[in-house]
Amino acid sequence: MSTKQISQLTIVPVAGRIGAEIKGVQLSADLDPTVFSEIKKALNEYKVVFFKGQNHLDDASQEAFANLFGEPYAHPTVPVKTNTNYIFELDSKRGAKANHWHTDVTFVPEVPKYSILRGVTIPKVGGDTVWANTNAAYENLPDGLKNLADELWAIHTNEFDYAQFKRNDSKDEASEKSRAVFESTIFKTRHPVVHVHAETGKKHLLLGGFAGRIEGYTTSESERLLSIFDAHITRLENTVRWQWSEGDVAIWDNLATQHYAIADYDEHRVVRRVTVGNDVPVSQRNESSSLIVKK
Ligand SMILES: O=C(O)CCC(=O)C(=O)O
Ligand SMILES: [Fe+2]
Repeated sequence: MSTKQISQLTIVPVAGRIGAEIKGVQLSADLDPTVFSEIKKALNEYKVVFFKGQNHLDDASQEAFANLFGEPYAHPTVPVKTNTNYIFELDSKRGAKANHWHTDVTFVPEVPKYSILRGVTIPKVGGDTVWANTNAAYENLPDGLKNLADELWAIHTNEFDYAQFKRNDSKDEASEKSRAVFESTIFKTRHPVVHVHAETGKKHLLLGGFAGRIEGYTTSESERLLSIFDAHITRLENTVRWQWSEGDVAIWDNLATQHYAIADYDEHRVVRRVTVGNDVPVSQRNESSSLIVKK
């Protein structure tokens, strides 16, 4: 991957298999259509793109810009930030730390297409975010595991598995509260473990933190199968790590990636996200994901 210059816009890859910084662009709802289409192309190629120094953006202009990528996606359980239309805020003081590998909102069949995240309050050190390329993860599997993954379906849910986190029984009230809101309605959805991307036609592993069970396997077999695929997805070769400054914006192709927000800081950290568009994933046999439980 090499640096490319298109009109005033420069695309600089940040890692070998995923991630590029786009320079020379001021993000807004009035973006030049050719610049916008270069950003979309870069997203298909690099899966996550970064823009530094977008300090002119506020909540409203972030929302207006995000609308260029599709219809706003309302989170199924978490209310929007006060005085905004679609902003999902992750405030470390409210216990919102996404320090687990996941694709956003895979516990419902309609998975957001793009997430647009703005760094609002960033610690002096720590609080980086890491993304993994789930197409590279699939392509680098040995053939036997590709064939296995091709046939599997996984159950994704937003129901917290307390047994899995037994050690984490501290009385962190902020985290407990944010979890209760997150789980105010429980969803269970079956997704193919390998889905064909609607825009690129490429195959991607679709797993992450909300995937709990593999259909047709016991809990312990599921755990072992998931750990094999998870280890491939999060191999460092498939990842890019972004060190935030306030005003940075990251846009990712949610159905081509997983991400992990590293919780290695004590200072206050606030990031604000708008998710737009949605796709119901399809397997290579053209079978769609479906909702199993909503309660
Ligand atoms: O805090 C971050 O950097 C990312 C949080 C996250 O998972 C998200 O915005 O979807
Ligand atoms: Fe996320």
